[in-house]
Amino acid sequence: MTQIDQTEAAAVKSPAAQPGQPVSRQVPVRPAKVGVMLLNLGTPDGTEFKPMWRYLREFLSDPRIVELNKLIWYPILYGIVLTVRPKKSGENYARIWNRERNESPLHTFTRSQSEKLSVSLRDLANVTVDWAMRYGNPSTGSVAKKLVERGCDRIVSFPLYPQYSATTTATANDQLFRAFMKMRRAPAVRSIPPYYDEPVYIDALATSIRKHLATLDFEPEVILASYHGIPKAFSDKGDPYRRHCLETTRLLREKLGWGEDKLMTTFQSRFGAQEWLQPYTDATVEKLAKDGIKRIAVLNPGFVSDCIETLDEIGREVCEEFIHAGGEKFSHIPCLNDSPEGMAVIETLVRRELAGWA
Ligand SMILES: C=CC1=C(C)c2cc3[nH]c(cc4nc(cc5[nH]c(cc1n2)c(C)c5CCC(=O)O)C(CCC(=O)O)=C4C)c(C)c3C=C
Ligand SMILES: [Fe+2]
Ligand SMILES: [Fe+2]
Repeated sequence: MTQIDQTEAAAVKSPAAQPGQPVSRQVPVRPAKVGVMLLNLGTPDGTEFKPMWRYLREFLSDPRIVELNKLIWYPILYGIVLTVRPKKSGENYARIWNRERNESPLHTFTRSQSEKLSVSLRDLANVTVDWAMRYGNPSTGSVAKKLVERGCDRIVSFPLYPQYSATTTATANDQLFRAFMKMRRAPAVRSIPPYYDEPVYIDALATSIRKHLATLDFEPEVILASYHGIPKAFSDKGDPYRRHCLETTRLLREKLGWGEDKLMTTFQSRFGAQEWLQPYTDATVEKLAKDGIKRIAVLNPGFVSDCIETLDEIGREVCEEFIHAGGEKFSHIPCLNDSPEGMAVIETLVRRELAGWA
């Protein structure tokens, strides 16, 4: 019997119900239990063809990610993308895989963020922290179900994306509500809003940049704030993502006292043939090198944790492209991950959203 069932049974048999009076079937007022769910994008269970195929199929079948009509998209997805990409992407994942725990870095960091948050929220007795992925495991549905079964009648959903996009924030919440659609008694939900301009986030990025630059044996002439791209058409149709990214970079520049030539915004990780948000990160580093810039650094403010897109695409591919085009020194600035600065961002936003609930 779950905790909710036990409480309800107690209400029905309550000694407060006097003989001759109707027995209340209402659930008695009791302290609310709150589940905080950190929601990240997801990652494959392994680097071999099968787990890569499963992960990419789930990811690329999401209509928030690929908006093409299914009759057009599925033959391309199953006939071309899922025959070629699992092997190629699997090789990239294998380069960054956490072999000790047999999982991807995104998995490792998200779990650690959840564990650390749980410790720092110990003062709030009615709050439980957990984490889940939009695609792959632990699935959003299984974690939502677990929290509700443990008695959480309130959920704080935290999509781990500072800049809103329908392709990330909205689909994370879609998936959570899909789980609640199967429940007779669904919890109340709050979702943490995008935080691209929150001082605690901008301060954390600025601190992490300063700390990283202090470890280098060179001073970068240019620093790129490289964000994951989205198709330009999504932006043109009203997704505010590009505007959020530009605002994060502007605030970061302001905080660091840098000009537009020192800290630039670019977009990475294009997929498919259509135009994505510009300027592209790879084309920009090549142009910088050809223009005589010798030393650069790249940070990824839109990624809460290091993952394939930051460690392999930026740390290896884009680095190689810069050196190949004539650059000399390149450094990747790590994401906030589970650092004290990163955890301060997560904890501040969660505590604010818990107001009146915890
Ligand atoms: C196909 C379209 C894609 C859109 C649109 C998209 C948006 C988007 N993604 C992130 C964050 C991450 N994406 C990651 C991996 C990844 N992304 C796509 C495609 C789209 N993303 C693919 C196919 C993949 C898998 C890797 C590959 O095969 O290249 C990851 C890393 C996951 C990991 O396990 O490490 C993140 C994080 C954002 C923020 C975003 C839009 C704003
Ligand atoms: Fe992506
Ligand atoms: Fe990529």
